[in-house]
Amino acid sequence: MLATKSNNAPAIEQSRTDNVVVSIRNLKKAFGDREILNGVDLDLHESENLVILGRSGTGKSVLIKCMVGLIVPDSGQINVLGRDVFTLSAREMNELRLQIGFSFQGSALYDAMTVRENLEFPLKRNLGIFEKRKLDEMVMTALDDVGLAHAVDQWPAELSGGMKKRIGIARTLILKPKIMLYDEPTAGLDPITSMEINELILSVREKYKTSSIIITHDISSARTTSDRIIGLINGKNKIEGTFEELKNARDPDLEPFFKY
Ligand SMILES: Nc1ncnc2c1ncn2[C@@H]1O[C@H](COP(=O)(O)OP(=O)(O)OP(=O)(O)O)[C@@H](O)[C@H]1O
Repeated sequence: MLATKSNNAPAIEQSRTDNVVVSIRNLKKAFGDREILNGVDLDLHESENLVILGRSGTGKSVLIKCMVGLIVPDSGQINVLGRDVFTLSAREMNELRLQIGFSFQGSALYDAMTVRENLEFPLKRNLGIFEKRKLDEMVMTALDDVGLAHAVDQWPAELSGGMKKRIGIARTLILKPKIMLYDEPTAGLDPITSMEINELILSVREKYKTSSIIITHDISSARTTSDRIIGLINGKNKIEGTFEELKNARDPDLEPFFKY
């Protein structure tokens, strides 16, 4: 259902009962005197793909960094998997982060490690798994899931942009996160590779039952991957609905996206 922003978003306590895995209320963040987030409200539901659509520089990345505690907001509430993130100790925050997969704009692979070593790294560091057979099995399953089992012994420098993106997603999936945050998953990719990444996002949801936030200004990615879209305009969630609802709403701030 198409909705425009009102000042009476449901309270977090109420929305928690409704299969909500991430709940954000009135989130604000400024850098110096530049207000970036200016009262964002959103709910992410279990197994939902929620797209946040907005122009460059509207604070989409800042928003998801606030969710994982990489940026501290000025005010507001963020509840992830039933935990109020601002009350967590560093240890509790690290535990929560293990349940959140973060796919960065760059794939953030370690250039000095092979693909195998890149994928083994979080297993050793975060899960304390060192047994070779177990590592092999988990690495190969994650690579299979992104269609790149054959690249296991390659170096990042030998991979295309799309392959790096997939390996980055595999490295995130290997920890079996409940929530995936995709920051501009198709940035810098050609249309065919972009479509493959969009399909991968759908298959990740299918296999891992993840709930995902996909932040993008790529309208075809938004159309393919979204169950619901939030239009982030001037630091606020201005409008939300399905792709068709937003397209038909002809909102002046979002209409230019639909013309390409
Ligand atoms: N740590 C920071 N310190 C100061 N300013 C920052 C910081 N992080 C982000 N900003 C500023 O906040 C604004 C929003 O940045 P953000 O990366 O969230 O944009 P975005 O909507 O994700 O855009 P893009 O699609 O280009 O990545 C930008 O003007 C950016 O320069």
